[in-house]
Amino acid sequence: MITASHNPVADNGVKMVEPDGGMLPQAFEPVATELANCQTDDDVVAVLRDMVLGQAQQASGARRENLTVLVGHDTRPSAPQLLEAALAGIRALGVHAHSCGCVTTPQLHFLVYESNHGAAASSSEGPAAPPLQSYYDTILGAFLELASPTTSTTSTASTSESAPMVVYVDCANGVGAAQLKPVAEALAGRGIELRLRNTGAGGGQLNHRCGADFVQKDRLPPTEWEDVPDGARCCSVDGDADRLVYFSPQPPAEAAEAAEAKDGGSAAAARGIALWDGDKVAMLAAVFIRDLMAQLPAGLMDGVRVCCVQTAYANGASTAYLRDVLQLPTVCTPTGVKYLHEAAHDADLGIYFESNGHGTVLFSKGLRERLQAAGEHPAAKELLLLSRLINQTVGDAISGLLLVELILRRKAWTLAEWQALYTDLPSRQLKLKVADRAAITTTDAERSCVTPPGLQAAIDEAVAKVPQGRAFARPSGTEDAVRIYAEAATQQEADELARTVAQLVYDKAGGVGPRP
Ligand SMILES: CC(=O)N[C@H]1[C@@H](OP(=O)(O)O)O[C@H](CO)[C@@H](O)[C@@H]1O
Ligand SMILES: [Mg+2]
Repeated sequence: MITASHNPVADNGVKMVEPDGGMLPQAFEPVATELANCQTDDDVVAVLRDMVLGQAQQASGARRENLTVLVGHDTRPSAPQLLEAALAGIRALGVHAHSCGCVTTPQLHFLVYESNHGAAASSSEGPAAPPLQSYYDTILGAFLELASPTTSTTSTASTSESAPMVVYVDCANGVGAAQLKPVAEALAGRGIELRLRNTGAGGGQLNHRCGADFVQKDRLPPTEWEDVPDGARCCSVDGDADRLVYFSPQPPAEAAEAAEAKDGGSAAAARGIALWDGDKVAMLAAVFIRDLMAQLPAGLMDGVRVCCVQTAYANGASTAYLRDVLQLPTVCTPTGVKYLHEAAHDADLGIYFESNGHGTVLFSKGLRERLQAAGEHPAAKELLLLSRLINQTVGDAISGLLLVELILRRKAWTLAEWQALYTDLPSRQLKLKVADRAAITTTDAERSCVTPPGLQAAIDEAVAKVPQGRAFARPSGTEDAVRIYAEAATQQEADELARTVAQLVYDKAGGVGPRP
């Protein structure tokens, strides 16, 4: 997949999809790093020959001509040129190359999975790519069945006669714009009106002051939002549509109050937002799935392992809600979807979302077989439909949007009722430059520092003084910086705790520049 996701339009990148639709295996990361760092074309050939092709040849032998690589790309202006180069490179290796065109990253994951495991895999004689329609048939088909009142086992809001539910969708001027059109058409008949904005048609720039990353990090409405009323239901996807957050514009006064509560700082008179991030999406999914599980025939879930996977960045209030209210087991992994996905995959039903909006819900084969065996039982049928509605290969903003809209409709909940599930603890994130961030090593899913010596003991001491305090420091995996996170009972305490931890890191791990 040729995309640099939520990053600025000038950035380029590539995401790799495994034959089973999964993400790049961690064992391949050193090879990818080596390839990316090649200085000349000859170096590329050498790395491919020594590290990649030797193994591939052994694995697939004479069947190389039967292999196909599917390629997708985002809306960046660089895409046509990079696509051409990718197709030429793949063909030079003696395998088929097929362009799937401008698709979302999760759609490409789905198509790769389908081409190896779906109906097309067994029926096709040669290398083929399944049509993109199979993606819509699967997820939209499941949505329409689940949203239809006849299969409903929980309360259903009557929408047929009432005004449509309007959802403003910020497409980040990315691939989501085109790929959400068929979704908007299908939902229009079901009382949900998706109003697509930042579609690229108005000349807006990819991910520039728009998209899920901007909305979640800057806590501002995206560009082209001036005429969207305060309190409206809005969501935002990123440039390759694998992240989703919900938000609602707030009038300047409320935004200032919220900023005061959140940042304890200067109350700007600008319009702000209320945010429903990945934690909130995960909790909404967990509530709905738990309701359905409770309706299953006795014994069906015996021995089935259900878990919700979070990182240290998940707000402590969401973790407490999972533990105390939903009574679902939680697992904490290091930052990065590859770790969350792996942990969710280990369970029979694994719910994972990063706060930034990337995540999904995975159903094991064993669980799906059990649900199938329950025949026409309504809750079992609905859980099976959910496993079709939710992209099983990777986090997917389109599938996530359908999931959220389905649950809100079925529960007849407003955004406010969703927000009221639990109240986030005030938190603060900071980042800090140090001479060498590798000097900081961590354990316990990055929640505890091992080196430099004495740092963790000092952090523990600072945390112990703060009511409901929690804090950690970890080296970023994507930036040359150390990230600090703190939460506490009040915003002021969270801010002070974050600052104290930043000072400790600065002093003990070789801080650079002015001391925080
Ligand atoms: C705190 C934070 O937002 N971390 C992000 C960021 O990782 P860092 O290792 O923190 O730089 O980029 C990752 C890739 O996009 C994303 O998965 C993760 O959630
Ligand atoms: Mg993305």
